[in-house]
Amino acid sequence: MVQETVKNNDQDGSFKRKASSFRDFIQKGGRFEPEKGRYLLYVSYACPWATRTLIMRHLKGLEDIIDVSIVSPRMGENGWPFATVDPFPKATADPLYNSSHVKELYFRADPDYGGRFSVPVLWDKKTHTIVNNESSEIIRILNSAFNEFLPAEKAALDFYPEKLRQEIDEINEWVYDTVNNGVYRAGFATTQQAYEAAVLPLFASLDRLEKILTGKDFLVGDQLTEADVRLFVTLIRFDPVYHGIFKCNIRSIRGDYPALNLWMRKLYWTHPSFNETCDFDHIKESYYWSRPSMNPYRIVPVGPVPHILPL
Ligand SMILES: N[C@@H](CCC(=O)N[C@@H](CS)C(=O)NCC(=O)O)C(=O)O
Repeated sequence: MVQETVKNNDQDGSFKRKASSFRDFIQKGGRFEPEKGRYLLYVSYACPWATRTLIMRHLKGLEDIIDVSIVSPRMGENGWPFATVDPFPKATADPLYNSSHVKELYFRADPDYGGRFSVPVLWDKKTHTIVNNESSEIIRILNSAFNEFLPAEKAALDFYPEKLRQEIDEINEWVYDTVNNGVYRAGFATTQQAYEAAVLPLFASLDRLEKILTGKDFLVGDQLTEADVRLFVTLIRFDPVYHGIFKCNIRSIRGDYPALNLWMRKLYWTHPSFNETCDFDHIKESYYWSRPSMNPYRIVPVGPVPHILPL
């Protein structure tokens, strides 16, 4: 991720995230048909984008339909490693090809691939290629493409309902720019000016979200939607990592945002989809280990204690 910092920074020191490259969908009659057992998600517990897909897989009850492989949290010179080359509790081997790094999957899908070797990756076992590596699209695929294999109550769950789409899209847009990606823009900035241009809007958006969530359990309407999933994965990492290594320290979630903190704690403590897909050891190890230029001795801070407050 340090290579990412250097490669993706403009001359003004600001971090520019590159677009994902594999953008297919799973649909009947398409190149990728919905099938039980055909697809596998390669993810990292450390990565907020990948964790969106794990939460959605769990919410929809897709555990028996889509497999998962978890990389080791220490992203080094060759990118994300599998447990075979860098063992870590709960990390796995690549069950399909025994790859040593995620990088090999990208080259298997496209020998001329020239982009980033990011997770999540939605992989097709049948044609040995990547269906999609953009989390915002993968969660939409999981939301509806496999409904025919699910029991009625799970098939009926819709986290991007027609009637709320406009509101969800609107909130997603500014939350992505200033919060989900805002923490990275603050953390990867290489000039004071670029850092401040990210960190100030980030906290302005947290203030705005605090108002939206005061007295409410969900961001949009009165039901859980993908907008909650997308915000949750950033907020759960906020005090444990972004506050420290990414210098997002104007305020903290637990100390200064009671409504955001309550919303996050309720999701975490009352929905297994949120807590079973969250691993603070992977999160902290990854952010503090993978960026030696930001943390040369790779010391992982002990706090905050606890990583998330009880309800
Ligand atoms: N737009 C992608 C971003 C995914 C992403 O940036 N993942 C990071 C980890 S948090 C990654 O794998 N980075 C590897 C690299 O840049 O080499 C998505 O939302 O799926």
